[in-house]
Amino acid sequence: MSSTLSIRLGTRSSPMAMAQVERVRAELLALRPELTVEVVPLTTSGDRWTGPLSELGGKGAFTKEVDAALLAGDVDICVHCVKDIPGDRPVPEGTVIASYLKRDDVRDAIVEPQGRSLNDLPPGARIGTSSPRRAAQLALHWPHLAPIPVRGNANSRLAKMEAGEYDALMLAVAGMERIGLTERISQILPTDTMVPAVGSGTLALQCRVDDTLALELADLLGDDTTDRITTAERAMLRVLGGHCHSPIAGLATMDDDGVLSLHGRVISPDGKTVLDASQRHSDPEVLGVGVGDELLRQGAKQIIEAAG
Ligand SMILES: NCc1[nH]cc(CCC(=O)O)c1CC(=O)O
Repeated sequence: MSSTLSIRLGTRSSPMAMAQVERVRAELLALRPELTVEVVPLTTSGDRWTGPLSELGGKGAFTKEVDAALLAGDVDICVHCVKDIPGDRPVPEGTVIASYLKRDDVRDAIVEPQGRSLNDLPPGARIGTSSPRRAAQLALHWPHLAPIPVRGNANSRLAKMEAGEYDALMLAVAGMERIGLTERISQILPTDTMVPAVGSGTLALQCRVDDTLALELADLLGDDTTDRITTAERAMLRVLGGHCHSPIAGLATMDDDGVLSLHGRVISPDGKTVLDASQRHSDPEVLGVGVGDELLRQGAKQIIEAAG
């Protein structure tokens, strides 16, 4: 067999995305030192656009060009944050999410220049976040604070805060770890207060359906537990029919006995209506559908539709 097997990894070009793809490259080379791994940074319309994301079609703006590069054969494996894969729009035909890497920290964090936590901030303090899930849970627990929209990658958000556009920022711990800025975190929010996004802290590998080498390599890197918890969370998201601007949260965990637990939450933007559902099951799909259905029975559809 020829000794030069090569594979091209596609990714967005932000510092966080580049760190993610470096993890994939390192894991691949650790398992298959004979591989030649090339990283191909792709710029998406979402990266170029500085206006509100909703005007670009939401999170799909970040995946469309990446999908096209994969289908065209310009890259062989794409690295995505599961959190950014729309729940209501599967990957395009001809491609597949081949595996999920072992999950990182799922929690959200506060970055505040003086190291203060949310309880110590004065009324009206401006908290930069564009996530309806974060804004709604902020309104629920810290009604004296003012969530305001922020765009751009994590590094540019931090720069805007330093320029005085926000008093604090809410960001994912996993993202801060990836760009090496955990020392900037002033508070980590517990998952029962700030329930994480579906797929938080999880990377997915997407391949062409007929690329046996890429599929084999993606499978080598995949983590079974993460696969099961992600399947449960995304089944719930699918049942709720939410899109990227829906105030939906969900966190699955696996107990020592291998049984999965899933806590789903839907919150109105003002934080005044909170729907919670928690179930346990050993089948991820059954669990996700069960929690999703329970939230629908509680009125989740009205909240999701009213939120826009
Ligand atoms: N929406 C952007 C995004 N997508 C994934 C992460 C962080 C890592 C993750 O949770 O997978 C972030 C940044 C953030 O939310 O602060």
